[in-house]
Amino acid sequence: MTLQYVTGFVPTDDRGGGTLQYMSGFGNSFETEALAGALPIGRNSPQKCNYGLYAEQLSGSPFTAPQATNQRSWLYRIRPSVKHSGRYVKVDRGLIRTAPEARNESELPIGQLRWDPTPIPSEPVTFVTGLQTITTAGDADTQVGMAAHMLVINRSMTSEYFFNADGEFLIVAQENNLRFCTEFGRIEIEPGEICIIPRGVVFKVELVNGPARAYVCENYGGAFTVPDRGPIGANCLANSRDFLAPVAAYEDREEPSTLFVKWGGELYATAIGQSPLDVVAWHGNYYPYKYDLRHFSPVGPILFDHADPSIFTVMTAPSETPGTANVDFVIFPERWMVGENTFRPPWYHRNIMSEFMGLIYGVYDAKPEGFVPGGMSLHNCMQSHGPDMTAFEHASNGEQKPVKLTGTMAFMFETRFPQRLTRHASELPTMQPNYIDCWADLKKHFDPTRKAPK
Ligand SMILES: O=C(O)Cc1cc(O)ccc1O
Ligand SMILES: [Fe+2]
Repeated sequence: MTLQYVTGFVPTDDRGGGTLQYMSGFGNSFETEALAGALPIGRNSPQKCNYGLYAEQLSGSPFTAPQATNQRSWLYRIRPSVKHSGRYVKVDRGLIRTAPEARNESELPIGQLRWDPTPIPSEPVTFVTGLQTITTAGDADTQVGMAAHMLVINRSMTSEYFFNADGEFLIVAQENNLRFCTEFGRIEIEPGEICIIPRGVVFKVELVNGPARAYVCENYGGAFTVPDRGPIGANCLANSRDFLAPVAAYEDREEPSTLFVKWGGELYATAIGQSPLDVVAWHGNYYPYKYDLRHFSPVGPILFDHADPSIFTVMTAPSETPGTANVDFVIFPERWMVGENTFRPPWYHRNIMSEFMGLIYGVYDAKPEGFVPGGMSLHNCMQSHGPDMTAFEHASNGEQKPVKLTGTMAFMFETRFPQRLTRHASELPTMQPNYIDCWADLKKHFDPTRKAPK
């Protein structure tokens, strides 16, 4: 067996430790080569490529997509990807579900839902077997909608690789780091960071510092992008330079391996004789990337009132209807609360969009109790929700001096489509049967003779 790590990775030990290098920018066309001269100059497909490499295009959008959404990359690899494929067999997809499949799975009536953290099991689970679908929305076949998954991993993938033809993955690290070894190079994330793996990109996931938990949004629609800032201008929110793409790194590894493929909601496997991560150089604008959520510069009301959470949109996957996202990824990061004569936490509300929430670390201001790091909540289309009793009392009576919410990072996958619960999610022992009691003690304060102080 020959195993070679080239560039993008500066080893510090012989057990995979080291420092990864990245290229900065959002939506850029990048070029990177692990061997000098591996990229053809001035053309994509010369008659012969340097080093005996094969040229291959990976198209993430239709060839004819408008320039702003046209995505493709050219990969210069040891073998064309058709050699990393073979006769597929259908294999057990475990707890993975794909829309519209979960539509009739849950027997639960409608209602607000919350779960404690999903435990990391003792039996071996990798990225593929550790994916547990919680909700699905829309229809993957029509490239509309999304799924929310919990991910628990206690084993690195070694000679196992995976790609998803059904959608793009947005992975939110929650406990411990994840290292994504991809066709495009290596990306490592820690809690507070996210990684986006576009549809079709082959990768494996390794553990770095112990068993890991993460949240995963699978976007069946058009690719995630950064939102327009409108009057905010050219800066703040997620800045382009903070998005990081990997530099080319390849494995020249001849060893019996398995490629798993999620396609049409099924899981397939094919035996291959080598690592498919054999891309020596690439260029283009379709590639995996990472982003550190702590680099998000929040903008909000600096005199009074609580703005819509769309001000905290990190990434949006638009639909054909303007302003109506297939899915938004929104965060609730550390920030100052300064509103005067303002009820500062989220208001009570009902929403046409469906809200799946997770907590990476810290305390979420609307739910100081019961919503814990690694847990999740679901407030579906038009399901009433808002601050729990403790948050309401505190926010209605506290002194309104500037307060900094520190050490906190919650997030929301918010989709225009109802999120259907999987049977697995509906039967999870971590579900909190008494969640709705967090609003039980909200009292009637109505008094037609009493006005609030100015
Ligand atoms: O429900 C939630 O906690 C998420 C949320 C936060 C906010 O500040 C405004 C609206 C909203 O849905
Ligand atoms: Fe909400």
